[in-house]
Amino acid sequence: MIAQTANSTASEFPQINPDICIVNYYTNSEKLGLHQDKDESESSLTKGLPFISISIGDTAEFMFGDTRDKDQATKINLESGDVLILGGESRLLFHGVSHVKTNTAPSWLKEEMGIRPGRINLTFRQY
Ligand SMILES: O=C(O)CCC(=O)C(=O)O
Ligand SMILES: [Fe+2]
Repeated sequence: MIAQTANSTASEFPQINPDICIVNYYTNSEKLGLHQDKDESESSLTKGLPFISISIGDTAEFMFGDTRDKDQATKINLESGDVLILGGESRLLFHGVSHVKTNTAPSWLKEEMGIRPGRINLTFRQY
């Protein structure tokens, strides 16, 4: 497992030219179980090409770890605007969303943009 700061990312992770964007929408009661993302090509996975995740809306409790055991997983909050990168040795970490926290989106998103309750997550990947 690797934890890196944003300014070391460019030198540690290979560059990607994303050709896939997966959009997930979660209501406040939805979750995503621990899984590995392995649908990209063998070459992409072997190189550890990162996927880049952007969160919008309500805060998620995001979990990750070396196994599918959610009790052992590390939990962090992903807030609106947060960017998470899983690449290199962490590309195949198990990860998922345990909880989407009600009414935690920035107020301007609701008031000015009219965003509905819940969370949107975009992941950019290279097949
Ligand atoms: O919603 C998230 O933060 C994770 C999404 C995810 O793991 C996926 O789309 O494979
Ligand atoms: Fe995933």
